[in-house]
Amino acid sequence: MTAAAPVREDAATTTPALEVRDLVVRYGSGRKARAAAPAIDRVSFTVAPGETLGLVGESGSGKSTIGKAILGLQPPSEGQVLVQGRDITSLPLRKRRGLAADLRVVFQDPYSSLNPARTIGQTLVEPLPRGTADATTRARQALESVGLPGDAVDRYPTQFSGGQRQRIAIARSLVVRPKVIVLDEPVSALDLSTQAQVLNLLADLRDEHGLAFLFVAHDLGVVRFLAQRTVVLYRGQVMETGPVDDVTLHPRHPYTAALTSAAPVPRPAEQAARRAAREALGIGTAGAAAPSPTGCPFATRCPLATEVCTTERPALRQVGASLTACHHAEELTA
Ligand SMILES: Nc1ncnc2c1ncn2[C@@H]1O[C@H](COP(=O)(O)OP(=O)(O)OP(=O)(O)O)[C@@H](O)[C@H]1O
Repeated sequence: MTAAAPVREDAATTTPALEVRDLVVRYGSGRKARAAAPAIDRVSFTVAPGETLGLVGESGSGKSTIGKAILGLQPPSEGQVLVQGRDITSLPLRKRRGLAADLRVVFQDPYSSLNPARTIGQTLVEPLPRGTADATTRARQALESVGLPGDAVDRYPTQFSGGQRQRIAIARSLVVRPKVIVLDEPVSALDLSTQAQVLNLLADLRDEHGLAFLFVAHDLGVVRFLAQRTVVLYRGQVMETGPVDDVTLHPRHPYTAALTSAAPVPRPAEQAARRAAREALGIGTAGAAAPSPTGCPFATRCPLATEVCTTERPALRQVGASLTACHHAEELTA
């Protein structure tokens, strides 16, 4: 695998391909739901054309909920979602489908995301507006762009391996020539060598077409390969965000440090060193007591926590190259 490509220098000055502003998502309705901690609590980020933003966090941190809010599958309680500068927050799903050309998704499981009763060609033309004259040609081109033969249009999903099916799912998202693709754990169901091939393919497609990717993943190693920047989520809040190498190599939040040391690495010696570092930090992975709603959500699991952490929610602030929401960031020597 090669390293993530640098973002073009003009990226910061162009309209973001995707912007999430102060997003809040509460599940359920009624007084009880309003009183509960939101699943997503004031999350903001942007993704520039040609950029990949990693969205990482352990299970239940809210990654899928953010993806669903962007795709219109879960209405935000507050905040906005903008695609290419256009506010799509309150567009009904039906109208959002009209935006298919801008915003697409690739899901984790290439086995359940393709209908086994339809040919690959039928699946690929499905996102195109009815009556698109060159639909089959576009389906063939999309297949070729993911390294599969154009005549795969006549075959069925069962005739393909997991990695090939994920290529087909990527081709389906490309057929409408989107600007933004939400990649929801796109390689976690694949074996390691297939993961590398699909990640390389995604990097090539992004660079060739200037695509913006929101890359949702548990695995920081995978995120580091494809993303230029990353957002680290915990209990629906941003703990840290910044350039992916800074966040992974010099974490400025104890939660990121825990995630980094938990991420699998290919070298056993490095893995053992990380495990030792994690143990030295004393950060557990098991569920801890529910945090105080007024303080840092990580306080009940954090070895650096002091009283202020339970009374004052830390705001994101610049430390090194990253923004971190930790009162004790300076105490972390990573
Ligand atoms: N439909 C739902 N109704 C109520 N609560 C939900 C629902 N979906 C998710 N949640 C809650 O929202 C929070 C965030 O869940 P979410 O699935 O977004 O996390 P995640 O980081 O994507 O986890 P995973 O990696 O396991 O998919 C969790 O506390 C979860 O229990």
